[in-house]
Amino acid sequence: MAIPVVLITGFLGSGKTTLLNHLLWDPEMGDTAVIINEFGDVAIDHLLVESAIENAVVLQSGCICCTVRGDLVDTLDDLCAKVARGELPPFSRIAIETTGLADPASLVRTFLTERLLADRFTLRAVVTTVDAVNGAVQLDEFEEARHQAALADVIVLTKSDLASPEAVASLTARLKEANPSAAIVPVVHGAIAPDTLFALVPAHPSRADDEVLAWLNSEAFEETDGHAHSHHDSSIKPFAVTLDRPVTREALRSWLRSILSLRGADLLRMKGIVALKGEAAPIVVHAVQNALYPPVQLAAWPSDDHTTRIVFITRDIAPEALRNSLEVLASRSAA
Ligand SMILES: Nc1nc2c(ncn2[C@@H]2O[C@H](COP(=O)(O)OP(=O)(O)OP(=O)(O)O)[C@@H](O)[C@H]2O)c(=O)[nH]1
Repeated sequence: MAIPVVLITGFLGSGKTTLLNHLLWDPEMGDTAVIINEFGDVAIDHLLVESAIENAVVLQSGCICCTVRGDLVDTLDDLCAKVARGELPPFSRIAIETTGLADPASLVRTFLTERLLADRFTLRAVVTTVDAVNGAVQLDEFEEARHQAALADVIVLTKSDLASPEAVASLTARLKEANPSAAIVPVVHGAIAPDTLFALVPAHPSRADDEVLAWLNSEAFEETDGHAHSHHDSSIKPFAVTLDRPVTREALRSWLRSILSLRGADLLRMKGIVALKGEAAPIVVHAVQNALYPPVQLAAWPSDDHTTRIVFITRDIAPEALRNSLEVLASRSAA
């Protein structure tokens, strides 16, 4: 069984350590190993993670999202070896706190493409902290902050005690617009129970039940449909595309290959449920930039609606371009 990994990301000072520290005090987190990635020579966050947790390790040599992929593999190996030797208690989950400037997309890609990791660990969720006081400015100014929000499965809105209710409401609306599928939860001083936080993570899309539809949440994307209401994030667009005809596996494979290789860098996130020609059940596809999660064949359709639905969060890709490419995919499949 692959060990689930949760990434905790968020802009500089947005409250990642505070959240992790609170979570670690909870007995429910007892079987979670923690990796803290610090950038620079002086590691201090792990001192701030002050609980007596035994299996916290610091990965200090650089930012895991860019330079120290090998170190991440080594650190995970080391954790597993220590458990095998009885030096650490066994764990059933890993939480990784990234640096504030990490692009979580690179980490997602590492987990999917690094063979040594992909076989043993499964990335379950990206949790992103967004600061209610400084978040709006950070989203305006830093692409890293926009990526962290766009990739989140759960957004923890921190410091709402310091912001006005109006500011909290307007930031929440903006985050919903940027990432319609993320759950958004206000948390003050990291005070949330692990079970409550992890319950917000959508279930793994491998089951033919309503949870797949909740995971896809295409209705929320259709409401937005690429029309960003604020001027801020206008280059980052969430939208949904539907297709009423099934496609062949071969055509789907080549469509995925071409969009990921040609536009992968601007494809922050893609999730979809696709009707396959001649098959009774659909396939679930899921990608972050040019990294494709292993597609999952469902046992049955989760509802009576057998339409192909794919949701995207993209940068500078017109919804029409993806709609057209899907039409081409469908007509190729009809031949
Ligand atoms: N008032 C208030 N302060 C908070 C809250 N969450 C975090 N803080 C404070 O914000 C500051 C930054 O929090 P950290 O948890 O260190 O943030 P971080 O994201 O780990 O920071 P970096 O590691 O520098 O990226 C600390 O002084 C925290 O005490 C909150 O909900 N309310």
